[in-house]
Amino acid sequence: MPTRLPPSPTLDPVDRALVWLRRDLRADDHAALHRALRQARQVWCVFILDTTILTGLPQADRRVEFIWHALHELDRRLRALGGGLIVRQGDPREEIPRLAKALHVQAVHVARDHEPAAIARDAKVRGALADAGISFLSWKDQTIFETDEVLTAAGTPFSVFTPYRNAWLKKLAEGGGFYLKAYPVERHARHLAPVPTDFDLGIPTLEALGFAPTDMAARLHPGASGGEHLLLDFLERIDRYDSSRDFPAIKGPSYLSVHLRFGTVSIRQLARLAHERVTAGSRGAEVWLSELIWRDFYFQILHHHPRVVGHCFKPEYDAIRWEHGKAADALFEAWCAGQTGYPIVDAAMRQLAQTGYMHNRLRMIAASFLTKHLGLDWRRGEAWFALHLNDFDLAANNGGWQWAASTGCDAQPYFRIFNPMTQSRKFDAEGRFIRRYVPELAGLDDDAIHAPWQARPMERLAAGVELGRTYPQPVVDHDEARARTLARFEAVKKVAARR
Ligand SMILES: Cc1cc2nc3c(=O)[nH]c(=O)nc-3n(C[C@H](O)[C@H](O)[C@H](O)COP(=O)(O)OP(=O)(O)OC[C@H]3O[C@@H](n4cnc5c(N)ncnc54)[C@H](O)[C@@H]3O)c2cc1C
Repeated sequence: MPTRLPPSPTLDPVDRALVWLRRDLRADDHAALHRALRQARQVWCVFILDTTILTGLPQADRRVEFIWHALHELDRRLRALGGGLIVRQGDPREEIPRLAKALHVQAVHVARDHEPAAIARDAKVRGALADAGISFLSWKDQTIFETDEVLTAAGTPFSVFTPYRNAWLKKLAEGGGFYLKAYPVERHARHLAPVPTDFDLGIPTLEALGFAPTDMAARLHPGASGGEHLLLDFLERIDRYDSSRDFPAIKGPSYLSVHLRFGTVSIRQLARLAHERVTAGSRGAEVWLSELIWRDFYFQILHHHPRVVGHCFKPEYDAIRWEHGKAADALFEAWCAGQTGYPIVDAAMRQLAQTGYMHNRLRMIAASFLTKHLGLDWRRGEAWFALHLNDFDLAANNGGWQWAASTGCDAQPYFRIFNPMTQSRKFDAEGRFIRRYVPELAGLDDDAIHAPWQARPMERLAAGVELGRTYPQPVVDHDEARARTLARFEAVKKVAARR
C-alpha cells in the first residue's frame, strides 16, 4: 500500500524574510529560497563568511576560493532576478540575529545541515531569533531523504546499504515524482528584495579574508555554472558509468562531488536526471543513482549515530591498538607525501595534494593502505582527507574511512585486505595514472610500474629508477603487513567474544 506523502507545509504569510545560505550556493531549485519567496513579500539572502571555520583553515585553501567564486556568481544571478546577496564576515550566531533584527524580518529560512557542529550552531541561532520573536525555518535540501524518512519495517535506522537502497527506491516510487520535484525560484522572484544600500558592502577579497590565491580556478569551474557544465559533460557519459567508473586514468565519474558539497548543483536535479535514464534502461545511470543513495545513506548514519565522529561505528573496534610513536609518524608522513614505495598509493596521494580530488577507487586503496598496511588509526587519514579534499563532507568521508578500515557500518570485513599491486594491475593496467602522478617511474614497463622493487635491477637501471634514491623502497612488506592487521583485529574480536 502506498505510504501517504507528507503534506506541503503552509506557512503563515509574513512581510519580510531572510534566507541564510550555507551549503546551497545556487539560485535555482532551492528549497529554502523557494519557501521564503512563497511566504514573504520581501526576501533577502545572506551568506556569512564564518570566522569560526575560516580561522582553522590553511592560508591557501581551494575550498575557500571555490566558495568565494560561487558567492560572486550567486550574487550576480540574484541581482539579475531583482535581489542580491548580503555578505557578512563573523560568527553566524551573532551575525544572523543581528542582521535579522536590522532588516526587521519575521522569519529566517535555511537548508538543513546535518553535521553536529552545524546543528549546535543552528540551535543557538534559533534560540537568539526566538528571543527576538523571529522564526527559524529549516528545510530539507541536501539530500533526497534525510534523518528518519527511510527506516526499516521495524521503524529502526538501516545500517546495511542494500536494504536501505531498496527502501529508498521504494519510497521514491511511492512518491510518484514528488521527492525529485524542483523548488523553482524564478517564478517567485518578484519577492526578492534588492540589497539595501547600507547592507551592500560587497564581497571581501580573498586577501582581506586572510587567504592566498590557489590553483583552484585553473582546475575547477566553480559556482553553479561550473556544476551545470560538469553535469552536461557527464550526461554524455552516464550510460557508461558502470564500466568506466573504476579506472582512474579515464574520465569515468562525474566529478560533481565538490558541487554537491557546496550546493552549486541540486541533488534533486541529479537524482531526477539519473532516474529518468534508469527508467530508459541505462545500467550506468542505475549504478550512479546508487552512488547518490550512498550519499544519503551516510547522512542518515551520521544523523542516527553521531558518535561515528571520533568513534568506530562498531564499538568493539574502539579497542583496536593502532600503531603509534615515531615509526608510525614516519609512516604517516610517507603516506601523506605520496612516498610509500607503492606506486598506486603514491599516485593517489599526489593526486589529492596536487588537485584536491582523489578518484573513488583510489580513496578506497589509499584508506585501506593506511589502516591495513601501515596499521595507522583511520582517524588520522580521515583528518588528512578532511583538510585536503575539495569535496570534503563529514558524513561521506567518515563513512568511507570506516568502510575501508572495517570499523564502520556495512564495511568490508577486516580480513579483506586490498592488495595494492593487484588493485593497481586491475584498475590502472597500463600504469597511465601512475605515470601521470609518479613520473619518476614512467620509464618502467606496464608490469614493473606496479611494483618497482620486483623489477630486475637492469630494468630499473634502464628506466632511471634507483630505489631509495629516485623512488622509495616499499615502506612495509605486503605479506607481513597483512599478517599484522589480521592479528590486530583478531585480538579485539577475542576480547569481545569473551565478554
Ligand atoms: C576513504 C573515503 C573518503 C571519502 N570522502 C568523501 C568526502 O569527503 N566527500 C565526498 O563527497 N565523498 C567522499 N567519498 C566518496 C567518493 O569517493 C566520492 O564521493 C567520489 O569519489 C567523488 O567523485 P565524483 O563526484 O566524480 O563521484 P561519482 O562517482 O560521479 O558519484 C556521484 C556522487 O555520488 C556521491 N558518492 C559517490 N560515492 C559515494 C560514497 N562512497 N559515499 C558517499 N557518497 C558517494 C558523491 O556525492 C558523488 O559526487 C569518500 C570515499 C572514501 C572511500
